[in-house]
Amino acid sequence: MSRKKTPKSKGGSEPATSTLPAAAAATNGPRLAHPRTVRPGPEAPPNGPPQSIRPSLGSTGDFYDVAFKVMLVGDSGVGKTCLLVRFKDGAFLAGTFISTVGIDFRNKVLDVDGMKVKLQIWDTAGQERFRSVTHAYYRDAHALLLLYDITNKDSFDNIQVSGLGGGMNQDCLNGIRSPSPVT
Ligand SMILES: Nc1nc2c(ncn2[C@@H]2O[C@H](COP(=O)(O)OP(=O)(O)OP(=O)(O)O)[C@@H](O)[C@H]2O)c(=O)[nH]1
Repeated sequence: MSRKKTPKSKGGSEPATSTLPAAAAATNGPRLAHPRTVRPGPEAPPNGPPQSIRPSLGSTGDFYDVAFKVMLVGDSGVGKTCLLVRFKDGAFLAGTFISTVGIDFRNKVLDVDGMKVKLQIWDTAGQERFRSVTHAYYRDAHALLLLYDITNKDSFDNIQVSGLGGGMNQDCLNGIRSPSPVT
């Protein structure tokens, strides 16, 4: 599904992002252009074990040894997109909150002990109306990052109720694969 962002008013408090198990600290900085609109396509890893070949990532000419699919999950406004942009580009999306529509992903290749690790990080829409769409992408994920806003207790409770405990359900959890060792 394509992803667009639509302006959305924020309400009173500014969220601060946290994740389970970890969060990247966000800092103020210039606002980048919004992540490109993409469709799940050829770059999306197929079902099955992490890729261990060295395909090109495209115009960047980067290569990788293993690839993992990571999902960012959480209520609307907890900072999923900001976390992703911060991690990928090193900048913080300050200013108007533009809610994600559908789903998007970005790739980042890290050097881990001399190995090129490609993370394909999926940014899901937090709004309830997109839940059925975004849940379909959990199935072949290697990791989920569960995000909540530390100033909004509901966003934490919703992870427990409609996330892991309820809406995401055991089917989704069963579908999450364990990373295979790199050969
Ligand atoms: N104070 C503070 N504000 C943040 C932080 N992270 C994100 N925000 C703000 O929170 C708002 C929402 O951030 P997004 O990253 O778009 O939220 P999202 O979880 O992707 O929301 P959806 O796309 O609707 O699912 C934006 O206005 C950000 O500037 C943070 O760590 N601290």
